Amino acid sequence: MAEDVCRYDVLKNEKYGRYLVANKDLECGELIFTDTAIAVGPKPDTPPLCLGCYCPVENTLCSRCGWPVCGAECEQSPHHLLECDVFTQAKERFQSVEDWSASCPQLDCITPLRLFLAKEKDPERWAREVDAMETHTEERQKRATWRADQNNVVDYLIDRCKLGERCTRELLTRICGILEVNAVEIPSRGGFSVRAIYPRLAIAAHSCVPNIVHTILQSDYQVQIRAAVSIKSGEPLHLSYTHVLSPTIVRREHLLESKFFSCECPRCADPTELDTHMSTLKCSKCDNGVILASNPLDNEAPWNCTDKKCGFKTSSAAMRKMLAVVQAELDQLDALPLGPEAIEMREATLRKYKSVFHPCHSMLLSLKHALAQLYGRVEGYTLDELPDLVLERKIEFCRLVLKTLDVISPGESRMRGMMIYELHAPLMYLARSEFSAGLISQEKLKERLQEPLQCLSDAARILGREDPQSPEGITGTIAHQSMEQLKASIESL
Ligand SMILES: C[S@@+](CC[C@H](N)C(=O)[O-])C[C@H]1O[C@@H](n2cnc3c(N)ncnc32)[C@H](O)[C@@H]1O
Repeated sequence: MAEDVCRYDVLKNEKYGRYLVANKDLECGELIFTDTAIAVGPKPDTPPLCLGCYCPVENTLCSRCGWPVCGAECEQSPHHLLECDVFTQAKERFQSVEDWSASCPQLDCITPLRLFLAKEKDPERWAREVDAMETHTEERQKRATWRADQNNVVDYLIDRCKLGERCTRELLTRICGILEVNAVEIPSRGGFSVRAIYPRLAIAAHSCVPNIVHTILQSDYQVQIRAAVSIKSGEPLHLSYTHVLSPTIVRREHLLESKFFSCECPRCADPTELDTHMSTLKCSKCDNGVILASNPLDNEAPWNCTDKKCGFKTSSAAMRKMLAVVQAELDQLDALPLGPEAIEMREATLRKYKSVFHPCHSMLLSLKHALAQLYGRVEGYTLDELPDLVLERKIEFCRLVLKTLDVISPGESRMRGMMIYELHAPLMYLARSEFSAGLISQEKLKERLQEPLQCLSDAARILGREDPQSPEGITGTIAHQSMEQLKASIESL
């Protein structure tokens, strides 16, 4: 891409504050811009991690400042060097912890300190790119995190790290706000997820149906922003700040809690979530209707059965409570090791909630999304071992997720790339199994292998944009190789 062609404008309105708008027609997959992080570092509540590469550490400390790093190379990491001077000069060492896997508030000061040091180092970039960022100070003052920020960041850096001569409490307080409102969570080389501030990406407004996607390059944490679909000149560029597979109540609560606004996008405003039914429940009182929010933009509005004669009603509070209980169960499933139990327990949970949720409800969809990835990868459930019926089940789950993504995250996203990759294998195995059993002719087999070939080609294209070292980037490379092999195998038929 020619870097000097700017593909977006920055506009401002009442609803979003500043936001990005395409200033030319963009093609699906087109690189719109790249951005360099002004600061990268630990999220609040992270366990001790290496301040160079962000891998887990236990009792390995920097020989100069005494803060966690994994080894000599990370002591010299540019990410760590600046704060290393601050801690060394102040003789402020990391206080050893008993449990190295528990969250550690001592690290809460690191990313704000790095953002402050970035301001000192490049005040012009700060004035140009960071100064205008939103901080939602009034709303944040009412939160428990405000007190924690004052103690763990502002007081600590001014009083203990002796930064009082270089900056003010007001500036550090503002930096905490800039981070809370504008930072994005990114994967790190070391394995922990961390946070980063990308000044240009941070201007993009949120929508629960995003039209742009971002990819992090792990070597230098650069971000690439691409069009997920074709975008017309003049259309806003929308990123999703939250998890696209969550139901409306959960997404809106998360956005209000973490980004301080009530989302009113078309998906949130529609009780059926644009006919995906990701928030829809079955009615326990009748067979004719389903349960939907009477007004999804009003957190207190009741949920009603759509069959007027049934008249079943429940409160939004009861709905929130129920979703929290089920989500806690799903979180426990996510903590299971990769093994047959990971499949069997999810299938049991699907059965348990089958009569409660619409089959496309977010909770069931998340289970089906996980199962679509697990079938074929787990001991006792490898692709060779799966009976045709289970191959069909994997296909059904992949297709359901892809059909839902068509609506809530249209176009070329990482999740779509990974799901299309998952879809190719059972399609291929099923076609071959039917051919071996004499159920289809060789001509028919050739025809049936066209769909998995297309899946591999799409997955290779979409995931080829990811960092080659990331799990998605590695899958992209495998998809490309498998596509070449499948092409050759079809030609030899
Ligand atoms: C990362 S910032 C985006 C840039 C910000 N508008 C600015 O001018 O710096 C996130 C903030 O933008 C606003 N915002 C983003 N998307 C929004 C949306 N869909 N509806 C309402 N406000 C939104 C909210 O104030 C939110 O806290």
